[in-house]
Amino acid sequence: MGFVGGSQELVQVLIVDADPVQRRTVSAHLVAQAGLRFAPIAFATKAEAIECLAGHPHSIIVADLETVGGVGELGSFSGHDSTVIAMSARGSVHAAVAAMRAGAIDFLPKPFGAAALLDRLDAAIAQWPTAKPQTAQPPTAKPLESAPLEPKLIEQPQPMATTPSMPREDFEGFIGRSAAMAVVYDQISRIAPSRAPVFVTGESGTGKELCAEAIHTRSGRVGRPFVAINCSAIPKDLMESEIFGHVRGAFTGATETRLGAAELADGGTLFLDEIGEMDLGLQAKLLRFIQSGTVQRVGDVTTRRVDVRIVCATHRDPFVEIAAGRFREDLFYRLHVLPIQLPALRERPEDILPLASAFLSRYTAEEARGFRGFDAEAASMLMRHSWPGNVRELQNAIRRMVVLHQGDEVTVAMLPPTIRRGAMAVSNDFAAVEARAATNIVAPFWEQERSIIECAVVAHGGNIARAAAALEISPSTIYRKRQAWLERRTA
Ligand SMILES: Nc1ncnc2c1ncn2[C@@H]1O[C@H](COP(=O)(O)OP(=O)(O)OP(=O)(O)O)[C@@H](O)[C@H]1O
Repeated sequence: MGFVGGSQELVQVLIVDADPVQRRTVSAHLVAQAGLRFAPIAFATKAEAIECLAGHPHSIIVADLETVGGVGELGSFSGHDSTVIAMSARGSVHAAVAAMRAGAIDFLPKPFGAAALLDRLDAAIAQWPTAKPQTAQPPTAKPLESAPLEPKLIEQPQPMATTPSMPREDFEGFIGRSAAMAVVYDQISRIAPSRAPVFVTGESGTGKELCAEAIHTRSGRVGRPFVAINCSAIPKDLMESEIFGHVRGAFTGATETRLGAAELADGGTLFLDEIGEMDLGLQAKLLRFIQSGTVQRVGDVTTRRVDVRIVCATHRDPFVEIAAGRFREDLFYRLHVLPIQLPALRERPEDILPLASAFLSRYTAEEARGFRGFDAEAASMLMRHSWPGNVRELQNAIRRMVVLHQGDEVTVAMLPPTIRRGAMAVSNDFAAVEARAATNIVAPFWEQERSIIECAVVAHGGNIARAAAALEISPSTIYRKRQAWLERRTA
């Protein structure tokens, strides 16, 4: 089944579970197994789900009894013309009867697999009066905590090239409603109005520049310049003049006086990207600039006062850089007043599909293609990739795919080989887990761990060292565990 179905309508499913793994698993079941029949949004608390219900009546709520505070709390979902399916790890006939007496239409004992979940959802829909509206509405709310996997972004059929539907943003250019990004949006909103420097860290491609722009947009400086300088892209001997400017004749080739980024940003924001790459001598000059609020153009004797808000970023660990003597500690503490850490994409897998869908819409429109979504297998492969290059890697992968292919739905064969290879390394194991989940059988932890490790060893051609590196464990852990499994078998 396709990820976007022209005739089918989306049913909003609100998952309420305090356990992030459960939230992710249930959402992934719905997206990967049911195409675009269901639009899952996950919540860690009952209160958040109820807040969302106000804007999305006629939803199905899959509520964990322990999270919502017991069967007595199920009644709080009533009044929105919604349907409740209760779930619980303490599944018993007694709990099921109590939940259904309290208004739930069905009960799922945990753990359950995708098949059991889809059965219950289909049964719930079958009981709806035919007049009941079922279509999920486009989201209206501001970013909510932990709202993952939102295939709604690609639900609109797009008459390409004429009226492209532009992807929705969740916050100032950012897409992603994971709890980790909600924290970032909150931090940006709170620190933006201040004049104090901001220090953004995060792996390459996590959106550090986007973050700097969002800070500028949300500050009182919007409408004034935002000037970005990438300290790793400019030759060392030109860097000082790029930041502070120069006067005519200051050095060979300085045929005219030129303003630097600091003066150009006067009244606005100066973004110093990859500050970790800045030469130590220039770091001293930057420190003087921050302390005095004045710049001195190269070759000039006078100083000029400028009013800039500094946002800087690095993909390196600043503490490691300080310890190695590559970053001045005094400068660091001047800049590290308001820190923001951007999470890697693999730490917020619920953002992968909404980002992929948004990029697909954008590039489909730009390249006048007809893509409307991902098929279930391609969506699941995107979810399984570890995205070492973060959002930039995902963006480039989708762009490349759109340029090179035509079609209605993105299939696995269209995805770049790097993504297919990455996902293959875990696919055997993933398939085994999916099969187990479908039959409701959960294997013991040691058995699952063994399957992950052996799968990695096979994927790396039997090379223990490489498998261990891929799993981010030591080779001795693999040897030790293998010995333990052997002893278990012979016991
Ligand atoms: N959450 C997001 N939503 C939408 N687009 C994003 C998001 N995060 C990053 N991007 C996009 O990904 C690309 C890379 O982001 P950006 O340049 O801000 O990353 P970066 O962390 O500064 O990378 P680097 O360290 O390599 O300079 C940009 O095109 C940006 O617009």
